[in-house]
Amino acid sequence: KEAAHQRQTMGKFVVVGGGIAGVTCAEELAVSFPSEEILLITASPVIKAVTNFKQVSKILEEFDVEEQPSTMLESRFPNIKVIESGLKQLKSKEHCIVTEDGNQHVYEKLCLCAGAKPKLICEGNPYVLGIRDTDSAQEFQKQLTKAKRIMIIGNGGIALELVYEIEGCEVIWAIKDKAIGNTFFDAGAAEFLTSKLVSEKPEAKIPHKRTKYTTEGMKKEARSKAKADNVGSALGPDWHEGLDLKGTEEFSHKVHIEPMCEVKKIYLQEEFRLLKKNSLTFPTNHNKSVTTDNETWPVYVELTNEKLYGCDFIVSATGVTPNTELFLHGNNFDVGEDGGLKVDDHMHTSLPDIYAAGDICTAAWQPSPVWQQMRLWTQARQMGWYAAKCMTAARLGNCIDMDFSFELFAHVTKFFNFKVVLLGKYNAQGLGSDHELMLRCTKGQEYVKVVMQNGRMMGAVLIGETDLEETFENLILNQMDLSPYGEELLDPNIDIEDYFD
Ligand SMILES: Cc1cc2nc3c(=O)[nH]c(=O)nc-3n(C[C@H](O)[C@H](O)[C@H](O)COP(=O)(O)OP(=O)(O)OC[C@H]3O[C@@H](n4cnc5c(N)ncnc54)[C@H](O)[C@@H]3O)c2cc1C
Ligand SMILES: NC(=O)C1=CN([C@@H]2O[C@H](COP(=O)(O)OP(=O)(O)OC[C@H]3O[C@@H](n4cnc5c(N)ncnc54)[C@H](O)[C@@H]3O)[C@@H](O)[C@H]2O)C=CC1
Repeated sequence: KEAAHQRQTMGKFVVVGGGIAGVTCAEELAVSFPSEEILLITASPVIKAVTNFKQVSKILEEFDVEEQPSTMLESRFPNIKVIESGLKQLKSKEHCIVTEDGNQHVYEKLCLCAGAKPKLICEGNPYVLGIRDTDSAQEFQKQLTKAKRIMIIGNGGIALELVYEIEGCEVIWAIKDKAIGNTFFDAGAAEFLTSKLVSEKPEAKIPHKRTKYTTEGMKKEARSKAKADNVGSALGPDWHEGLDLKGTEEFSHKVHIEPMCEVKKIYLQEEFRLLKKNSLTFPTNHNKSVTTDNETWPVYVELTNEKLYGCDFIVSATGVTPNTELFLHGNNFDVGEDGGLKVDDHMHTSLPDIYAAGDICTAAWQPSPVWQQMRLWTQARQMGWYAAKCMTAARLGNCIDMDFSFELFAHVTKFFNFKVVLLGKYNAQGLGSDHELMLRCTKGQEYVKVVMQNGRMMGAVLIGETDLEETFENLILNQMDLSPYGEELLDPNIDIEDYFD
């Protein structure tokens, strides 16, 4: 009784954010404390729900993601109360938050899951678009239907997906690196994939073997309400499936890569006219020579390699910045170099009773040698779930070990219509020169790369239907000495699963 009274005066479990991290956290708290009300405060009326969750192997997981009206969450979990209002102020010393509707909520424990926003190359320029949520994706699609040429800046997940999906529009893709997809691949894998950009896009798509994004069950009114708010949660896998990413022209792919360069300056049409410089035509395979473009474009981009191109608009797919600004105001959080709220191995921030999970946080614990943080859907789910477990343990005075999912980095996705599995230190991140690579590649079919250190497997990139993920996951986790097997490890004639049974 006393504990209940204390809770009454201390407040409740409060979660901020209706993305995957926040919703998973609230759901787990609701299960742990069925007789308590869990508050979920979110700026958007639609929430992200994980459905059809399937543990594929020890760590790899697959699930669908549905965008749903928040009432659906409340009916599934009657002890979750969703407040559709942005958080305005956090008063950490008073254990209290103020929402935009003017209400104050006292919390006992708070979990911040407010996600991240696109880090744009040029904030405020109407011709520079970022893609984060359903509304920004729709705005992009709308602009694309009128476009003949666009420029994509960035070399990560969004850029990789866009260059493959866009049709009927010239795409100039400017990347800082030598090879495409630097956040996911090395140059070898990039070369394997690049061939897909020049060939025709295959009609039949492979069946989904990864997280799927769906808006099934979403009421129309909820969507239009979300539009007004302008703070939706991040899109995720297959976000482009329902969107027709077609420009004005009739061709399939037309992508030109400008490697090792950045944006030097962006000019609006009038500024460009006064500049009295020439812009370039789209370089084609037949016409590699530089010629002057006679078309007039709404915007022009000068690259650091001195090339100047006109285009209809620019997509800045240049990473994300955690949404921390509002929370930092008046609160002395420790912040990571990437701008996220630092969390320890219990997802706890530097301030009492405040936890954080998903894109907003920076993992500041000593990680397993084969795990790294990446702002991904799977990690948002794992962190949200584990944060709830830690909040529960703290309330009950229990100890809790770090969740197993943080033992090994594991990500399944799809790029250029290939299944892609990334495990551990898949790009030898942080291993210095003290490592070896083993490769197996069949052009157009599969690419297998294994990162070895002292005879142990540290990471792997598996592109295509390799069926190696489970065995490699085990080999990385158990750190078995594989030196006796040498090259046989990747011999396609040896059934590796039987080998290590
Ligand atoms: C185009 C795109 C494609 C992607 N594809 C993949 C993929 O294929 N695979 C993958 O693993 N990941 C992918 N990601 C990344 C993945 O979507 C994110 O890592 C993940 O969704 C982050 O979840 P989150 O819950 O931390 O944040 P978010 O989903 O951003 O949710 C944040 C929530 O906080 C709310 N909020 C924000 N500010 C406030 C406030 N002041 N008050 C109240 N509420 C607030 C928002 O409304 C939102 O509900 C993709 C991302 C993008 C943008
Ligand atoms: N299939 C998947 O797993 C996908 C995951 N995502 C996730 O969504 C989030 C957002 O995606 P992205 O914006 O693609 O981020 P990202 O972090 O994947 O990639 C950002 C890219 O921009 C480049 N960059 C940064 N600043 C730049 C600058 N000033 N000029 C030129 N290039 C610059 C970086 O080198 C990097 O290549 C990420 O967390 C990403 O992991 C997105 C799409 C697909």
